[in-house]
Amino acid sequence: MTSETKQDVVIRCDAVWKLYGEAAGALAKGDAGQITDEVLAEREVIAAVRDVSLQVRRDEIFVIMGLSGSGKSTLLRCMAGLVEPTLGELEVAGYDLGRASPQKLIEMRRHAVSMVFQDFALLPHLTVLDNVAFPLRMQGVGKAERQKKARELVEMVGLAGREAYMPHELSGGQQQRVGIARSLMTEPEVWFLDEPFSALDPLIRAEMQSEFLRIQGMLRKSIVFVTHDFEEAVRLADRIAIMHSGRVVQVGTPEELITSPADDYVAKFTRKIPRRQVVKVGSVMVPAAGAVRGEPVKETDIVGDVAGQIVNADGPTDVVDAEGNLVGRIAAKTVIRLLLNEDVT
Ligand SMILES: Nc1ncnc2c1ncn2[C@@H]1O[C@H](COP(=O)(O)OP(=O)(O)OP(=O)(O)O)[C@@H](O)[C@H]1O
Repeated sequence: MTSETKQDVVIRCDAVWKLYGEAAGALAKGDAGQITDEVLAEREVIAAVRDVSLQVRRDEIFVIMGLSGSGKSTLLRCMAGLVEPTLGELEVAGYDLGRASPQKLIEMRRHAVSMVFQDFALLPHLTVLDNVAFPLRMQGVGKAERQKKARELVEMVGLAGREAYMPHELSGGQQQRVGIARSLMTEPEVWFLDEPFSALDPLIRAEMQSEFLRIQGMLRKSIVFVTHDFEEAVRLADRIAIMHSGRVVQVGTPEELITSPADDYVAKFTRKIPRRQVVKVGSVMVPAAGAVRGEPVKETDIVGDVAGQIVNADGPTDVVDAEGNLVGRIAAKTVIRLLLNEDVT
């Protein structure tokens, strides 16, 4: 793995724990290596987050995925500065959360990070426009300026014309669009979303996922997104961290998780996802060099997206890199095996 420079990383979690229970403080004073399942049970302490070390890269969508109670929200809240970790180090957008003064932490929460919640958390007595403008009102920004910016964001999330509506006059999906617009008012460096689409019905949910990807395409934020839905994680993520009982059991791209799950727990989620939807051409091609012949595919193409072209070609299809140089060839047989969901990596 390449070593990442400070520039590439916006969140650094180093051996972070969050313990709940009366004995949590006493346990934290000892050696973290001594905090075993037996000790936790005996002292009636819950380890919501256990010894998590990971890094979130600039401009990526980093998804935290796991079953209910696995610790996703607690980890996200630690990163957002809303919950104080019991042990470990956390650096977010250049702020060292363990050492920052209360003043600095407020500054971070106001300017560097923002959050979207599952239940939308809109202010019921304010219009759409005033809800969106609210974070800048809190910062003392004048009415004309904050409303101008709020109008732009309302338009970006597809609610132009509904500025004067009250939250109760909107559907769930529309309310979440308001939540999204509001969270972007302060131009956060890191954008946290905690199950933002879980309260929506499946069709609206799919639509909101597309919207979210469209917005990310425009804004390129560093994003931490929590979900318990693996399909949603695969659809949205650059990388996914899988949590189980407070631990992060694997971090990888959707393709890495699906082709090489670290254990049975991860494999159980991945089984439902067809390989063709995540495996890239570059992962299954045979390396080659020389001149490009015929219509090539790119090494970064998802196999399922170019399967028709490869299967219908007379021979193996050439594969090129971003510069158009030949890097490999892929045979119809490989694609057909992938379409049958066989392991060809
Ligand atoms: N304030 C708290 N006090 C005590 N226990 C807590 C507290 N917050 C969370 N926990 C416990 O920590 C564990 C992890 O909770 P958390 O909410 O982070 O999980 P989650 O994966 O986000 O679950 P869900 O998907 O249901 O929201 C759970 O066992 C939960 O009961």
